[in-house]
Amino acid sequence: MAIAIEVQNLSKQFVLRHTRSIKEAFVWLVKGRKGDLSEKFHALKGIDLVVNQGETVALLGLNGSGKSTLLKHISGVMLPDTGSVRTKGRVAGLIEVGAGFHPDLSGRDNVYLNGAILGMTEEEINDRFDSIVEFSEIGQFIDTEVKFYSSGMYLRLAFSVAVHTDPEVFLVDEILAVGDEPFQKKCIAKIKDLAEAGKTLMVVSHDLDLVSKVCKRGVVLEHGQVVLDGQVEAAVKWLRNDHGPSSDG
Ligand SMILES: Nc1ncnc2c1ncn2[C@@H]1O[C@H](COP(=O)(O)OP(=O)(O)OP(=O)(O)O)[C@@H](O)[C@H]1O
Repeated sequence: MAIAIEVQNLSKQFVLRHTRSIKEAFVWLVKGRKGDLSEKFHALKGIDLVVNQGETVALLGLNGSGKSTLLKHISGVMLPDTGSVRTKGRVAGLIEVGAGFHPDLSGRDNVYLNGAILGMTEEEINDRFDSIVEFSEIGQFIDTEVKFYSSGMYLRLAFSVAVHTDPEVFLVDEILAVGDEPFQKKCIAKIKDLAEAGKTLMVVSHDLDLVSKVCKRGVVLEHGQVVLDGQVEAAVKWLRNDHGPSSDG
């Protein structure tokens, strides 16, 4: 089976504290600039993950375990310190509401901007424009500058553009949470359609019932490492009953 996502030995560090007191900086200088002045921590540590085409994967874990950071690496908006990420085909999705949108442009212009960022040609966007607007239900607000949109309206337009790019790999972060219930249902139905059409799916969510319905495979992260990779039911059970090394002895 063809590989859609291949993550190899991926590590990412973030700086914990950016500012230093003059005293700290002085001591550091006097000591000959030895060591690293900035404290860092590993958000992802040596992640290895292979996802085949057509797989539906739930990326699970407690707050701060590294799920969004991993998804950002797969989408290409973040680069690893070490290791590599390879994806096959067009990758689209919803990682952050408003990413790839310009606040001073109208919804209409942003459809073209975001569509282009996601790899659509102008002709493709022209052909799909009405369908994008219809799915988003933005209606008359399509010519309003998006800085005046509510977070739900942002989500609607961003989700609609993303699914209309006809992606091979679709990534969704918790983001659906800002949509109202009818729109969430519509998005979930659309995500299921993509899965049934053989697209590769990676979903980050704390809604364990939802991911159980949408995904077959579950990958659990803990402190930036994969601690479980198996059937989604096993991942959900692990999180609900035994999460954390301390609780399973
Ligand atoms: N740009 C950044 N700069 C510094 N630290 C960051 C940055 N992005 C993420 N982090 C840190 O990396 C860790 C992992 O964050 P991440 O958002 O990936 O977690 P998550 O598993 O998605 O959490 P949640 O379930 O709360 O959304 C956190 O401790 C977070 O503070």
